[in-house]
Amino acid sequence: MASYAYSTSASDLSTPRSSSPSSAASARSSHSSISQRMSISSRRISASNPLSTVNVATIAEQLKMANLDTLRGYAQHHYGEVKQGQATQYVPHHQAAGYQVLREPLWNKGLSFSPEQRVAKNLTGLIPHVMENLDKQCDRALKMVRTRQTNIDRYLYLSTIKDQNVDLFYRLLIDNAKEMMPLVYTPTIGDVCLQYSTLYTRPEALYISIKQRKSIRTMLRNWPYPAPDICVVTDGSRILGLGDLGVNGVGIPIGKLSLYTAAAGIHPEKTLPIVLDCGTNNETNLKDPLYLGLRQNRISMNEQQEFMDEFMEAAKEVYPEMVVQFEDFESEKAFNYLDRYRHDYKCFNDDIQGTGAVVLGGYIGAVNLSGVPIEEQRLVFMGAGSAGVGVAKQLVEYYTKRGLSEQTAKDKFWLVDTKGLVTKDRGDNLADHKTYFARTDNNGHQFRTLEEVIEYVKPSALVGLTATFGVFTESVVRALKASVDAGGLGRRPILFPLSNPLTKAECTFEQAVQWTDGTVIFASGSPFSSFSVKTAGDNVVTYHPNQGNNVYVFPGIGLGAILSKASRVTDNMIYTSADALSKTLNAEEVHKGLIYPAIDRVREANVIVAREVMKAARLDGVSTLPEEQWLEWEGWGDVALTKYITERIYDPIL
Ligand SMILES: NC(=O)C1=CN([C@@H]2O[C@H](COP(=O)(O)OP(=O)(O)OC[C@H]3O[C@@H](n4cnc5c(N)ncnc54)[C@H](O)[C@@H]3O)[C@@H](O)[C@H]2O)C=CC1
Ligand SMILES: CC(=O)C(=O)O
Ligand SMILES: [Mg+2]
Repeated sequence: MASYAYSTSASDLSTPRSSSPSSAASARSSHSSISQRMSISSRRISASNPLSTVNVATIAEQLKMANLDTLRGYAQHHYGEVKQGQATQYVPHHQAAGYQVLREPLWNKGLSFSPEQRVAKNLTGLIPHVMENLDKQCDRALKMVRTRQTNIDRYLYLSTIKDQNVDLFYRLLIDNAKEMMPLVYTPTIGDVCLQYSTLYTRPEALYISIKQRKSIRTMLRNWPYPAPDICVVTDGSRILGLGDLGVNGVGIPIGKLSLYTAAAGIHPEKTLPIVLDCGTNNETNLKDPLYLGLRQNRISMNEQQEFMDEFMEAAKEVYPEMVVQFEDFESEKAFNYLDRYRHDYKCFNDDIQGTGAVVLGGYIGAVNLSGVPIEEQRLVFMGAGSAGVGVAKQLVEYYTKRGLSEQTAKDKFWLVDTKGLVTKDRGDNLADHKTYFARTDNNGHQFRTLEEVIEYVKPSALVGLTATFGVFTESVVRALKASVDAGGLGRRPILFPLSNPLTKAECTFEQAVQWTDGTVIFASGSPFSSFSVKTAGDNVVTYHPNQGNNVYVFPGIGLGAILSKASRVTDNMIYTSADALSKTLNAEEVHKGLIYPAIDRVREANVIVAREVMKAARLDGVSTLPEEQWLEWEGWGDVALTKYITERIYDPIL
């Protein structure tokens, strides 16, 4: 085996140093080349002695790794750990045998191991004799999920499965998206984050605190899986509509990345959830003796930005190919970081851009159903934060692409926040992100309530991104309907209460149906059930809600950026995701009057989104795939590119 030398630098291990000139070049490289060397080593070991084990001390000796934890983390996941007396032995992945196979969630196949595998891996007797495919094992797990009493219990059960058998967890999630997604994502994940300090059983993410800012690179390398493709990072400052949850917000990156795997087929090993702990202003957490984060108030905005700069630099250095998704940063930081990093890093903001794209994707269909021509649409937004402004800007882009001037497009939007209609002369210091939409047509009058705004604007669409339950009251919704009705017979109001989780929704689906006499075109951030009403003659009419959640696009945007090897994520890639999503409905969904595909088809939709995002990356000149590759795909239409994607995505089938 070749020998490689590393030594520790005082503050960080970001730049492994070589102790011999011959290994200088290899020592400059980072984790991925460590993994290459490890696999070279393992090949050599197995070639000379296929069943040999490797003592971790031997590997450490030979590699002279400065950071033993990194090696241990790496070795534990890529090598089976075998205790032999006092010594810990490691064997290469494919040779791992016995209990260690069953204990490693990425290797464990539950009862799917074939008789040959059971013999080869010394599993005989360690699992029941029966052999079951994944579907059968899903039946058992489903039965268990359904016997649990609360959604938190269901989440915990699923989390145990994820910790034992990754393939089973994802098969369950992929095949039962409608039932399982609300358990690993909104709304349940909101409750999980609120109770995370108590529910915590094991690490599932990287927890990087401001106190450890000198060691960000080391921490990134400590992640046991090599070269992640996608990272979702939050600082926990605005988790769903639940506010600042500090480090407990980590449930969101974990949940979002589960959906990257379930809804876009990114291999679980290639996903990296991160929470940056900058303190929290959440008094409940600070007083909770079990709170897991730094017990201090948030550091200043400037310090948070410096920390973020350091994080982004370190992430790019350690994992140069990784796409970074910013998630649930409070508005000011969300806009700032997106502007600051988007040109130099492969990154996008899910709340601004992903939400913008998903709402545009649904709005295109909604306008068609509404009977109000696109030129006549007038939109009121309740909530002018990262999501509200992000969505409004994405819709402005849609209008400008349809030939409207930017000013005419912008004039179709009225944004409302806690102080009322956002106007230029309101007399408060408008946050930067709101000024673009500040109105000047108010003739000095300030509209304080939503009812006043609706009375003045006569909107055709009302979008809620306030994180405030119930702000779409009966009088508000009836006023919206009246303003739409006044435009002509058969017109339908567009009503999107998009805030998450359900406890923050601006109104419920049932209310929306009743207050609009069933005419509403509805989308909410978290899922509502269908609603049936008995009509005269005992007929039953069933109304179907839509879930307008960025899960319909962020997995596809990320996958498209990864597979196109995009050097950055352009506006056009985001816009294209919306356009692609709007075209993914099948005949049945169209017939039902839906504006998004059924949630059970979220994966199908995201593959299409990813394909179109890849093409947009190429058009924008940011795809670094060879041009010959693109020319070859072009010759085959979408078929070849779709095949390329589907061949690369994770789909557990044993
Ligand atoms: N459906 C989806 O895919 C997504 C939903 N969201 C949800 O959107 C909500 C807002 O997110 P952000 O914009 O990032 O939050 P934010 O805190 O940046 O913005 C909230 C905005 O609502 C306004 N607001 C709050 N209460 C209000 C009230 N009673 N009346 C009028 N305005 C009020 C605030 O002034 C602020 O402008 C959250 O609940 C989040 O979960 C966010 C992203 C995606
Ligand atoms: C869905 C989402 O990203 C949010 O509510 O923040
Ligand atoms: Mg979010």
